Amino acid sequence: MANTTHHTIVELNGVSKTFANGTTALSGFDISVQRGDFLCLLGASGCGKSTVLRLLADLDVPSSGNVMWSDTQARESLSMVLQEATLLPWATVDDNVWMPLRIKGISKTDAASRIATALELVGLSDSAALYPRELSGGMKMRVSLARALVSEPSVLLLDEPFAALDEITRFRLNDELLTLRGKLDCTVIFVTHSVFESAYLANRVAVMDDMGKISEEIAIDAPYPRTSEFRSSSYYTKLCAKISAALERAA
Ligand SMILES: Nc1ncnc2c1ncn2[C@@H]1O[C@H](COP(=O)(O)OP(=O)(O)OP(=O)(O)O)[C@@H](O)[C@H]1O
Repeated sequence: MANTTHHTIVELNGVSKTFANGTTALSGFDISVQRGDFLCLLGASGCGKSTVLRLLADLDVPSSGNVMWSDTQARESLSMVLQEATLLPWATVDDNVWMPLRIKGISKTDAASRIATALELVGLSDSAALYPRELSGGMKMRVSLARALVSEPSVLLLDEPFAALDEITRFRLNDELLTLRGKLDCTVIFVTHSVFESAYLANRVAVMDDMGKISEEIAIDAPYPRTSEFRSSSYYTKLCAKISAALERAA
């Protein structure tokens, strides 16, 4: 689903972030996110990708510049998925998924249908009573996704969610994420190191340099849903080469 509405939901303008120890993570970072975007932030380790997500999620504040939400509903309806699934080991799958609603004071009975829907979306309806130790890495990440989806977010921030998984599982979860995003109609901001993953998922790839800003942005003009045919197309191959070259220039 390519973005056609050009409705800006959030802009980062001239954002810099320097931590107390003097490390500068971002400097002159600008981006405008449109409703319906699948934006991939791509860059070398330490270039500031996670810092961008933390600023968007209000987990940190910029040292200078602005994070301007023009869509306050989107800001209030934001979920984040981290690289580690970070599940509570003593809680079952459905209790883990319930957690964001529980924090809001919603009882498990009242949350039941939303928990069931989230688990169904990630294909884990039959695993609701299992504990994290009984799950594979891919299943744990699905639970983490379900936990993010249970609040029905309109913006989903994902910080290298599949980096620790084997390639086949990663491909499968990439496909599932695109399907979910089609069903939920949410805006996705996805951090990755992987050129191949960004080219497969995104409608926009923003390449970050080591100075903590965007050096190039590449638009991907391929319709959703994307399939293994897209992955083996010459367009995809050329796209990966283009993004790789941009990443090399950024370094
Ligand atoms: N709380 C903090 N205090 C000090 N320095 C920090 C803090 N958080 C991040 N940094 C530093 O800021 C820089 C950017 O970190 P960030 O985690 O945003 O990078 P990243 O691109 O997401 O890295 P990776 O791909 O390895 O996860 C790094 O040099 C990091 O060490």
